[in-house]
Amino acid sequence: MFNLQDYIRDVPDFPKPGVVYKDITPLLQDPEAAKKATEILLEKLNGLKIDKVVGIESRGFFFATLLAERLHAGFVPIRKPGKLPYETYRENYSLEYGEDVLEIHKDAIKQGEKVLIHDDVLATGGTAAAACRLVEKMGGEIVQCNFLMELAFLHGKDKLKPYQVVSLLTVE
Ligand SMILES: O=P(O)(O)OC[C@H]1O[C@H](OP(=O)(O)OP(=O)(O)O)[C@H](O)[C@@H]1O
Ligand SMILES: Nc1ncnc2[nH]cnc12
Repeated sequence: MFNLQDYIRDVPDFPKPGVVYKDITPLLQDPEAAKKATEILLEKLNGLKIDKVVGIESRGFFFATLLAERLHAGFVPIRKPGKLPYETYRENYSLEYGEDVLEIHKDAIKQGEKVLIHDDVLATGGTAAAACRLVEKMGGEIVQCNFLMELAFLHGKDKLKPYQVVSLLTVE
């Protein structure tokens, strides 16, 4: 039976002492496991229509692109500052190990488009909440936020209260 946990490696004290980093590269190396994780994320969308899948740099890009292709939806990158070449909207946010800014291209989401937000890990929720603010600023409708894994002890779901949140694995 497929168990996502078997494909996630814990790396203690990365990138800072005290943080147990959840490394998804073992999952990415195994095409059957990556396919299974994609299938389960798709099942949990229950056939909801999606126009754009928004992936958050950088680890969110891997499964966001797989999901977009399967959903016949567009893929939209949300990136760290200074990486996107065209005009952008920006949002500040904080995460488990620091502070940063996220950007999205101004023409990436059209008014009323149905959006799936995807990232690998939901930790404090700062990143995903900032992504949601960007999408809503542009008139997008957030249908679901999905993650491979949620670090429940950091209560990220609290920052995503108005949205449907799906995680394949919950770490207590
Ligand atoms: O819920 P939060 O506390 O906001 O943290 C979650 C975010 O942290 C990680 O990204 P990171 O900023 O480390 O960047 P990376 O994906 O480029 O490694 C992860 O991929 C999420 O995007
Ligand atoms: N512990 C963690 N492991 C991997 N990604 C993260 N993003 C925020 N916290 C993380």
